[in-house]
Amino acid sequence: MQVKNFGDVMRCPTTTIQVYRGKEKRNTFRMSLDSEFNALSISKHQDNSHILEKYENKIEHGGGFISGKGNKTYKDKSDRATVENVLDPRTMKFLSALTNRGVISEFNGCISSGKEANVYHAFGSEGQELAVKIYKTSILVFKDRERYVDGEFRFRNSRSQHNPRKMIKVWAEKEFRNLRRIDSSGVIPTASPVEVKSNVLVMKFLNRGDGAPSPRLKDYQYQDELEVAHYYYKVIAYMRLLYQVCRLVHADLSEYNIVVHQNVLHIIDVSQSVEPYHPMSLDFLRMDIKNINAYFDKMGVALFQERMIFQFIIAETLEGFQGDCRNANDLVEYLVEHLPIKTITEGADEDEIFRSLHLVRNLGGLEERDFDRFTDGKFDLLKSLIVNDNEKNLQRPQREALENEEDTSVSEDEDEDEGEGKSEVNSENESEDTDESDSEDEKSKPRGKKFEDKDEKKQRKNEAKESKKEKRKTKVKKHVKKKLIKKTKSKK
Ligand SMILES: Nc1ncnc2c1ncn2[C@@H]1O[C@H](COP(=O)(O)OP(=O)(O)OP(=O)(O)O)[C@@H](O)[C@H]1O
Ligand SMILES: [Mg+2]
Repeated sequence: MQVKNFGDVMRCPTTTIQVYRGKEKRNTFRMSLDSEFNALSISKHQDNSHILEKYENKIEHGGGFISGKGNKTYKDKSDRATVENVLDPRTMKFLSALTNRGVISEFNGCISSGKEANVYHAFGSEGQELAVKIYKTSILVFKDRERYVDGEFRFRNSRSQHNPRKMIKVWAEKEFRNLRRIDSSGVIPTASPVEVKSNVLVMKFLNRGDGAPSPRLKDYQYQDELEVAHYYYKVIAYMRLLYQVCRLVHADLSEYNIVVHQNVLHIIDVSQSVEPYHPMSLDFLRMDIKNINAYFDKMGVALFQERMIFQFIIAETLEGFQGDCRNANDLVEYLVEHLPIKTITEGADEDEIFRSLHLVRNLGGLEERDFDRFTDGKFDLLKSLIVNDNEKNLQRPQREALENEEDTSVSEDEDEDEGEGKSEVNSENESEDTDESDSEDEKSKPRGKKFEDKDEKKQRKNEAKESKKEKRKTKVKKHVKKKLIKKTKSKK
């Protein structure tokens, strides 16, 4: 196989990726690509051709990889052989499909190679610049990801959570949907999504202007202290908009996932973002706030208390706020005026306490340990965290507000999984009862406890018993709860 540069043709066992579409386009693109590549120094340093050559023998064979030791055919191995842990034959196939559909016309160098995904530069059929994020198909790094998908209404029918390859697909689709939701809200700049196909996500490329990607906040050269502070406030305003308007908690927000593009902050990397009703959403939000404060602390900004930021984000209404609740600048103005700056001594202690809190949405969710810890003088802190006024957070997504997202579902092609089943992610449009049965078999079974098999019944009862036992461990005793409610009322 002849593998030249990414600007040429790449072959894999099942398919050939024609990076250029048509000869005329080839010449125009070739010229623009040459100049882009000269400017795009990252691509030059990360030219992947040597890697392709190294693994060429593994990904070239159509029939299977023949081991040197015997005649055994390890078809699976060759099928899974990857370049940079990303470009395995299946992924090549998806790239090829995207090329055939005219989404990608040219696939270039690697912008970023992380532990979970690689991001590549590409051109679209109109010559527009694209970023192609390819999730790694290696199994290990996705181990702890289930907790972000578990508990998500949108992924309730995701039966593939124990199959890493399918899990990655769910993951890419999750990022696509989240990007689309943020983008269509119009309140937070992001990398607009273009397409998703299995583990390949295509989005707009945020270009610095000279071919290189716009810098992450971490690498950004601030003009002065004022700019640093301004960006701090902006990030907090965006966290509120993300929560209140887009109904999302980022869950991995840091200086690494914010890009400064044309002097505007862009929020990226939202594959792990969850909706507010996710059981861990408040914990993720608290973690985001901690990360953001830690970064801006290093940058020398006078910080707000983490608890104050938390409340600013989750409170449905802001006392005395007169501006446009979808406008980041109005929110920045409000928070600069209303949120107290953290003092060195008290602020640090309060942040510590805040981080150790078990976050609850209402009194029913309180645990005894919280009560014990905070009745002595610190009760106020706990009370203020109970989000009584934010009942909608307990409900399923606000469909009307998110209509745009529902309109178009993620692209699904029958050939994607080679008959392994349809997309693992259900569209949010689907009726809620779709998750009641997964197969035809189950559908035909009579329902209800009356028709239950003896063993099944026994198992169900045992499970219920166990779960009750678990619940009892953390249950707040009635008299404690009463005392707590009484105290809350008397403090008002
Ligand atoms: N649309 C884009 N335009 C320009 N650069 C981008 C774009 N998307 C991602 N990048 C660059 O690629 C980097 C990695 O992207 P991203 O944060 O989405 O991946 P990741 O999930 O963090 O990968 P990992 O965690 O494995 O490093 C970003 O920090 C950014 O520099
Ligand atoms: Mg990232």
